[in-house]
Amino acid sequence: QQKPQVVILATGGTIAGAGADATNSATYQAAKVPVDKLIAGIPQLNDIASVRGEQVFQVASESLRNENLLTLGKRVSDLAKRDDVDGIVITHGTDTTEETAYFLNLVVHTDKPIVVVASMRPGTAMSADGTLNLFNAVSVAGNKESRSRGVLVVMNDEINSARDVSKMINIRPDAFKSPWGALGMIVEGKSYWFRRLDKRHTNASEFDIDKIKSLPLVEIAYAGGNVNDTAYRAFAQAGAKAIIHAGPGNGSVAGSLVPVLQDIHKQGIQIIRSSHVNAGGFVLRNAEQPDDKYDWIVAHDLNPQKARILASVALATTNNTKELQRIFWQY
Ligand SMILES: NC(=O)CC[C@H](N)C(=O)O
Repeated sequence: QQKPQVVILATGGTIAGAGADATNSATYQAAKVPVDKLIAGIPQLNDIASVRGEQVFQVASESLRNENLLTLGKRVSDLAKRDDVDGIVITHGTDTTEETAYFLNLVVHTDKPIVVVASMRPGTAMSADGTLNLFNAVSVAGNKESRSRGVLVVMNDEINSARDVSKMINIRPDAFKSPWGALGMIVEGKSYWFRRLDKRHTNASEFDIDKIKSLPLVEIAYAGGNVNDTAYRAFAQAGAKAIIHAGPGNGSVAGSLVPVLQDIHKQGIQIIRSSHVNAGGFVLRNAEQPDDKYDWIVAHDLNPQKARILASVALATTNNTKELQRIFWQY
């Protein structure tokens, strides 16, 4: 039987990081080791797949911009169309893994496995997690059972949906969790699946990376007690097409901010209420704020950074509030 053909697209992050000493698990430079060296460091990959690497970027993921997302998405889409590619792995920094993975989940039309992988410790550290994470990611990407499940994030023996997963802690290898649970586990290179993502993704998505030329500006305003209108007004002034209101609780809006958001929406800017609750916000429409009356949008259970991604992708095709709200329920 022929081995599955897996392409590893490398973008940087700690999984390509290097520190001065083996005790440096948190003090190191991200995005240092080239993809060929990462692959050469895991000869066991050859047992499970025919692997080749491509260096797309070499950056810490907090520096990735929308242009980078488009470049990466188009490359993934091109590769996914090829007969000699069975699955794609993307090595990434953990800081924005949840954003890039969700973006790909929304815009790449394929049923082939796309797996984003990262690590919390550089390869030079004791108990480095990148080697096993990458081995597991290649195994998931090369497996036909992984097809049609949307983009996946593999780390710390878990397979999570790109849509749900989020970085929950920045100092331990079990950094990534989904508020609704993992899709599966991977043990000694074998996948065990438990559930499927019910939201629209990849082949069932109305968004297509091959047609997206640019992403409109969407900004996030962090709200809580004592927040004034400075950030909202500045974002509007700078040309944002939508502002994600990252509110406490149910995406709550302080009484003093309600007229500010109303005023900004009158200028044609979409207001999207999201929640910065840590382990999974869930914003209910018309519960504490009359969203219908104000013509605001709620981000459903998407955290502010994921809401920004979906809003950017959606606004590239529509500026209709009802359509945008439908999209937030469906994706
Ligand atoms: N663990 C990590 O990958 C974090 C390193 C870096 N800040 C990045 O996101 O690329």
